[in-house]
Amino acid sequence: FSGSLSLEEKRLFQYIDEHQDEFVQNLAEWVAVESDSIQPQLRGEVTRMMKIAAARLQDLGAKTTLVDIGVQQLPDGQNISLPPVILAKLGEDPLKPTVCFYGHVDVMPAKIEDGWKTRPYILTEIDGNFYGRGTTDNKGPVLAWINALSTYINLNIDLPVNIKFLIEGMEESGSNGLEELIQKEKDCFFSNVDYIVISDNLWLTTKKPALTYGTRGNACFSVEVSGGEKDLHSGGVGGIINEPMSDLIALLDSLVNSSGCILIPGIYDDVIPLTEEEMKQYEQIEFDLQEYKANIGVKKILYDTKEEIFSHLWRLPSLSIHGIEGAFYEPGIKTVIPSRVTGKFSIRQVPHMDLSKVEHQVKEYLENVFSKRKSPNKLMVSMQMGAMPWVANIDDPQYEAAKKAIKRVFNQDPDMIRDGSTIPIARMFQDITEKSVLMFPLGAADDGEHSQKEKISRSNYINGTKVFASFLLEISKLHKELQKASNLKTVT
Ligand SMILES: NCC(=O)N[C@@H](Cc1c[nH]cn1)C(=O)O
Ligand SMILES: [Zn+2]
Ligand SMILES: [Zn+2]
Repeated sequence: FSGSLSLEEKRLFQYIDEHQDEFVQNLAEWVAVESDSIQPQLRGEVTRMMKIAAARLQDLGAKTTLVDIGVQQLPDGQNISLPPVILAKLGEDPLKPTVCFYGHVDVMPAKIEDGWKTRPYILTEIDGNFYGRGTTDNKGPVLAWINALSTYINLNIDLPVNIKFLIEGMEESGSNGLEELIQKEKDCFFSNVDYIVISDNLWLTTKKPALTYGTRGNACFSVEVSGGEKDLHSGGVGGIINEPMSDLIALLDSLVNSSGCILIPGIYDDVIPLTEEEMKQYEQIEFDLQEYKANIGVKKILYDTKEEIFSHLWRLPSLSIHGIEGAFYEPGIKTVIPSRVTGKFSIRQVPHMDLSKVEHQVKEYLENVFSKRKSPNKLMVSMQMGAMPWVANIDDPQYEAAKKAIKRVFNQDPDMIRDGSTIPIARMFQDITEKSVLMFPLGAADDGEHSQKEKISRSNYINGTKVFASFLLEISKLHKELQKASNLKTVT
């Protein structure tokens, strides 16, 4: 640890070390819930996960509400309930700052057949890493925050801040229903919030902590091509009709080239150029390309310099193709011509791209590509979800408090980074509540969020708990300094 720890911190850190197996057990219990928000048939499990998380907060003494946010209309038109959102609060001392922590307890799909070496919903410790779906994205960080609070409470150390929680169960699906809730609670639940903290990204390396000052948005599309009313025998009919799958593959292949360049006309028009200030941020980051490739498990990256890599990861759009529905995907070859196939892809959004403009560009382009094929099949393109990018003011004092907390636990300054992934609520918080938002990643670059090897290391989970405990002390000190300075200003 850096510098002399206060007596409080020594007690807090010692307790966290001594109770780490309890914290691990908590994580195992949460990981065991298949709270996958992408597959509708698992919606009941997501709702069950919300109730488990709410009960954990209630055990801490938090006033907790599970807010009904209505229904989700699925692409096939049926409606299913959205999982309730947790709004919780602990402490209402007007002399203390109020920190609102946001997290999500839904996860991406995971099946052992995807190539998992361990059971995805059974927390498995191997060589100091906890493997399982949701360990790093986002159940581990949410629990690290709760563990930090429980440490204060169990040690009878007065919480230095008032705490609020917003925990959702639809982040991986685009945070359906959340914007309306934030609008509704803007002048109620959020009225006394001073700081918002989100811990839903990763470091840039495995050894050096980071703080995140930007994320990309995302626009998810489906492109459906349909032919006759049933699948056809590829021998009995193959060779004399326009096959929907051939049309779809041509459409998907027209979106992006082998250098990762998006081929949709106008898609880069509104992207803001690299600024001097942003370039200076990149120059301060130590970056080892070989280490980074090993961490993400790839042999080749499209660019060689960190400036190009950071730019393409953080401030330029990217297009990824995710899958195809409607065609036989199990092992083996089913010799049919599928009658209806749906391709799924997404385009990461950066400032100042406009979601409705992107939607129009995508639809116009794909209709144009399709028309050139002179196919009698039917094309339907729709944008399933759109989330905006978020960029913070890196001079926001909350980042200073976080840097001090990191220094006390890791004895080093963090990298200041952006992230290519999306946290839909970040921009909603910024635009609707106008509160300061800090992204405080806990996981390491090799945690494999969304992959078959998702994990969080014991050290990041436990040290992350310590960092959050220390952050509460630092943000409380900072808030007092800011208040003193503003009082002085009003007097002079
Ligand atoms: N850890 C954040 C995260 O993984 N967010 C998802 C959210 C999303 C974007 N499009 C659909 N869901 C991400 O993929 O970035
Ligand atoms: Zn995720
Ligand atoms: Zn996440």
